[in-house]
Amino acid sequence: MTYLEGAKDRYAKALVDHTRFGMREVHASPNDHGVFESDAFRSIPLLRKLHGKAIKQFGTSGGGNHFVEFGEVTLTAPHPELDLKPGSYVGLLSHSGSRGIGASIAQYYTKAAMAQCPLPKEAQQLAWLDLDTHLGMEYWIAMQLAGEYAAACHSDIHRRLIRAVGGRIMARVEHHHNFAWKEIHEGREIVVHRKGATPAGNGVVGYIPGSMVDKGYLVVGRGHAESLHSASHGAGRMHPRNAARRMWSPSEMKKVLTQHRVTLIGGSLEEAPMAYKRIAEVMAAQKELVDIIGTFQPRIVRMDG
Ligand SMILES: Nc1nc2c(ncn2[C@@H]2O[C@H](COP(=O)(O)O)[C@@H](O)[C@H]2O)c(=O)[nH]1
Ligand SMILES: [Mn+2]
Repeated sequence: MTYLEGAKDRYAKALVDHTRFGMREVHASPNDHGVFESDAFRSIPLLRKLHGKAIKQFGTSGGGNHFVEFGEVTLTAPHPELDLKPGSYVGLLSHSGSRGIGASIAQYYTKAAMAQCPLPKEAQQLAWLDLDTHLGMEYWIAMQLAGEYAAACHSDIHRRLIRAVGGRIMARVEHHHNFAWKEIHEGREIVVHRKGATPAGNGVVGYIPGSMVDKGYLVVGRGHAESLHSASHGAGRMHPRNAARRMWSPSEMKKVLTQHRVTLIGGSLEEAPMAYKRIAEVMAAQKELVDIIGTFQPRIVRMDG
């Protein structure tokens, strides 16, 4: 039995008491954070309206595939950014985004782009904003703020849980996906939108999750030019949500969780681990993009529901 399995009740209680999931749940007293002082919240009218909502939802996770979980980290190779010796550690992994404010920003500027792009109806979702226009610049700033807000939410989630279970943070790894970056490739500045992908520039430390039962991988990017310094952001789904609901029963899902010694709090059949691709195959397919320096095996997983 591992340390986390022995201390399961305490860690599970911390997840129940100190995380909030779904559309409505919020913390009784949201913490403050520097991100709320950002100029963008004052200077962009849409963000001014979203400031209160951002504070209210701070440190919460959404529904669907958002999760917060404790697991076992095995570091196999040292890395200067991590300042950790190879060995075993307790890990805390969270997956969520910029909550309601990100969705409102995307909706608002997509509508604005559609209004000014003369595209046929079936292609309207491809409407764009020129980044050299006022609206385009505004969107870029708002999207960056949404990214900073999401990162701040993760640190709040981690801060609350570390306070609840004790201990200290020895190393932290951030992994962004479904976001856009301005980068130089082949001497040209371009916008790289990594949808279902994550940065994997040379020496960049990242994390690629598997599922709630499969281990994920701590990786270092190899800066592969043809992938625009990117790698897969996770195993990814093999079956869509509605198919997953039909394919398995709750008792089949429970059996898989028990086999892998994983405790799930909340969750649904839509997020059954069997609905995801096998991460080992995904990692084998992207050997040229990243080197593996460790793993994270989920043990206690909290989701909405
Ligand atoms: N450690 C866990 N990983 C999970 C879980 N559910 C899904 N996943 C993996 O994360 C990515 C998230 O990507 P997204 O595109 O759905 O945002 C997904 O591809 C899976 O590989 C989980 O409960 N725990
Ligand atoms: Mn995601």
